[in-house]
Amino acid sequence: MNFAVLVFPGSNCDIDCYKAVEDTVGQPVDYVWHTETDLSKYDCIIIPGGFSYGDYLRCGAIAQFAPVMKALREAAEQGKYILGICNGFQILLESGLLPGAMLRNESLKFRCHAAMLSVVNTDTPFTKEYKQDELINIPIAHGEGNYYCDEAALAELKANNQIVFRYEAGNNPNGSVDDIAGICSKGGNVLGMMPHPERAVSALLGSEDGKRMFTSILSTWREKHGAAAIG
Ligand SMILES: NC(=O)CC[C@H](N)C(=O)O
Repeated sequence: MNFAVLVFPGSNCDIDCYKAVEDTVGQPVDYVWHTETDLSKYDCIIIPGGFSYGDYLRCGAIAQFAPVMKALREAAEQGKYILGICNGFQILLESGLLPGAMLRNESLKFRCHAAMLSVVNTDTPFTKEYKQDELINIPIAHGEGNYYCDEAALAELKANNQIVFRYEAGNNPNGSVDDIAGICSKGGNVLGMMPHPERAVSALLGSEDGKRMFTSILSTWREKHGAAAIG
């Protein structure tokens, strides 16, 4: 299975994502610069966190116009797995690949600490190995993670089971609607989340709860492509 980690000017979690893939699933992984226009060789594309294009205008607002985004849209349509983490989630929202928008944290402060999430939907390629309603420890680090959508959009997210992670009840760090920490596309193959699973892949980092996100991706892909699809 081939992984890509997109790199924009200002990305700062690209190396962490690359290492997380290497350490958790040991599959081939490449850094892919934002000017690339062909993603056809990749099965899973990770959009890492950071401050793409300096967060000018709004987080992710400029990255949506990067040359690589056309190929990313095609990959999404083809059902490939796309994981947007933090600034990656913001880019998915700005580019319309996921519904809703980000506002600044209610506190107007950058929040960087451990966060407990509840796994709401285990029926995605990213969460298959978690238990329903399991509480997992995945750190956050953002200034603009206050997910917003209107009531009609929220009802649709709920009806389609697109809410994948919520912050633990009573511990919402940014004021997001319905405590949302991560959502997926209708088809389930595009996931955006504010917390950083790549920073929770070893006890040394304080949590190993992010590991199963990467192992879920690999095991789902192998199931779909047959046992022979080793690589
Ligand atoms: N860690 C990140 O990806 C941060 C995203 C964005 N720069 C924000 O502050 O919200």
